[in-house]
Amino acid sequence: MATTDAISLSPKIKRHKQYTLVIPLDLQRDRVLLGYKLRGFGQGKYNGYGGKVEPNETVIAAAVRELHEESGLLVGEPAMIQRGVLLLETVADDTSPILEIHVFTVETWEGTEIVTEEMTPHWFSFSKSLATPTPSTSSSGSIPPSFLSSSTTAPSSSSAARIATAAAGAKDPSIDGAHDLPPIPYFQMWEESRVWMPQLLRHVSSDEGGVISSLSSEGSAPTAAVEPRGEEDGKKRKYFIHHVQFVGGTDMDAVDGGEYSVWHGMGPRRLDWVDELPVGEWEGKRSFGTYP
Ligand SMILES: Nc1[nH]c(=O)nc2c1ncn2[C@H]1C[C@H](O)[C@@H](COP(=O)(O)OP(=O)(O)OP(=O)(O)O)O1
Repeated sequence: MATTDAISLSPKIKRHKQYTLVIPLDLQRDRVLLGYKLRGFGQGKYNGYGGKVEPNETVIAAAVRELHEESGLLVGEPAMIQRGVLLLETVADDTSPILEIHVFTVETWEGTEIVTEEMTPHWFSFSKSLATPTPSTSSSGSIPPSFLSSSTTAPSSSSAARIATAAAGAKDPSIDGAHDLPPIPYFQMWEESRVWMPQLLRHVSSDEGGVISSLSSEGSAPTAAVEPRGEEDGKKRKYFIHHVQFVGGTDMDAVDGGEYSVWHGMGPRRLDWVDELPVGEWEGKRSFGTYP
C-alpha cells in the first residue's frame, strides 16, 4: 500500500567522503598546472591537487593545506575560487560512501611549484584545453610525463582582459614557456575529467566569476555518464564509479543576511543527498553558508 511504497521508494542513506581538488590557473601565461600522481589513489594519472578533508577541518582549509603539501604553492582561503562539486557514487555496494570532491581554481599564489612525494608538476596550455577532447585530438597516451613542460615561474594576479586574451590564444611573446605547451592530457586523467574540466575552463575563459552550473542552459547540472569500472586504492578496495554530477558551488561574493549565500545551481539529487545525511554529520563539515 501507500506506506510500503513510501518505504521502498525512500532513498538509501549513504555517507559522504569529502575530498578537495585545486586547479592552479596562470591565465597571464595561458597555462594550467596539473600534477602527475606518483603514488596512492589515482597513481599514474594527471589531476589537480587535493586530498581528504580531515575531521574538524573545513573544506576550504583542506584545499589550502593539500595544495601546499602536494605542490608547494601557498594561497590564502579568499584566493580559492570554488567551482563545483563532483559527486561520485559507487555501485559496488550500498555502504560505499559517495565521494564528494570539492573543485576549486586559484589564479594567484605564493611560492613555486615543486616535485613532492605525491605529485610532479606539469604545465599545460589553457587555450588548447578548452575543446571537448576526443582520443584522436588528445595528446594523451603519447606523452610520458618526463617530457611534459614543467616550469618554475610564479604567476601574477588575474583580470577578465587577460582571461579573454589567453582564451583567444593571444600570448605575450615576451613570456617564456607558454607557447609550446601541450593541451591537458584528458585521456590520462580520471575518466570523467574529460567531461567536466573543459567545461570548467571554458567557463573561466568566458566569465571569471560564478559557478560552473551556469553553463547549463536548462538550469540543470551537466551529468557525465561514465562506464562502471574498478579502481583500486591503497587499501585494495574496488570503486565502481556509477556517475558524476558537477553541481555548482558557492558564490562567495553573494552575501545573504551576513552569510555567504547558499549553494547555487544544485541539481535536485544534491539536496536529496544532503538531506539524507544523519543530522550533524554534514553540519560539522560544512564550510560555507546554510542550506535551505
Ligand atoms: N574520480 C575522480 N575524479 C577526479 O577528478 N578526482 C578524483 C577522483 N577520485 C579521486 N580524485 C581526487 C580527489 C583528491 O584530490 C585525490 C585523492 O586524494 P588522496 O587519496 O591522495 O588523499 P590524501 O592526499 O589525503 O591521501 P594520503 O595523504 O595519501 O592519505 O584525487
